[in-house]
Amino acid sequence: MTGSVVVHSDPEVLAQAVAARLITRLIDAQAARGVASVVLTGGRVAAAVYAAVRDSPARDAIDWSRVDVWWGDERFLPGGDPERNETQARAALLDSVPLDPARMHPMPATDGPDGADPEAGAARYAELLGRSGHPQELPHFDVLLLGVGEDGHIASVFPEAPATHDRRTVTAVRGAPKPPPIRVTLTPSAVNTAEEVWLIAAGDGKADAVGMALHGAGPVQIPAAGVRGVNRTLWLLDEAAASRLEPSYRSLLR
Ligand SMILES: O=C1O[C@H](COP(=O)(O)O)[C@@H](O)[C@H](O)[C@H]1O
Repeated sequence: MTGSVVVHSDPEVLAQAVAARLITRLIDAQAARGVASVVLTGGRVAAAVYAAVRDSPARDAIDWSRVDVWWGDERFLPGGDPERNETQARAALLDSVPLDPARMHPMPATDGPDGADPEAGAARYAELLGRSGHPQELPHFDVLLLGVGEDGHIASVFPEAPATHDRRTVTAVRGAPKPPPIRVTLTPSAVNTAEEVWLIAAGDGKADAVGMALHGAGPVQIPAAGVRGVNRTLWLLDEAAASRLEPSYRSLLR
């Protein structure tokens, strides 16, 4: 097993606990570095976490004007489409806090400068991420959030897909098994540059993927299995998502 596992009783407690953890992480990063940087994910559990941050009085302890916001993946759709991860994060949290628009870095949309060309959009995002002309040199990510798909995907890196072994930082995805088929995603090598990576999963539908990832599956078969934060890899689960873990994990219930 690599990483730590924390199990919460149900999805609501999980969302509240992850929100509390995220607020603290951003406060600590700002205390240490002056700024904080977060990479957002999409999906149901992420939306619940963002809403819990929004509704927490402690959110005002973060200086939102000094938070850099990036995305780990995006569904390649027009800006404002309700299925875009950006749209969902804005509705749940980002539109409710005083972020600096210059520090918000959404992934490309089909009505952006590259139109409906996801490869060009991915290259543009890689350029935005890359610093000083070094495309492989990424910004410091204090915390990178990931949902976990029923099939073990993370971001838009799906099992057996070319993105599982793409050496670039950002890549286009075509033919994703989950709609929409066209996406843009950080690759596993980019994900693994984050100081902390938190994998968040709720519900019985995620139990097989979580069990396989933590019990020896390979990263091509189960992309979640290949995730490693530089300093910390944290699995934040509800009881249902943790239900296929070996009995020794049961003691981790919080
Ligand atoms: O399509 C996506 O799905 C995953 C997981 O979403 P969930 O609703 O099953 O929690 C998400 O992490 C990813 O960012 C998103 O694009």
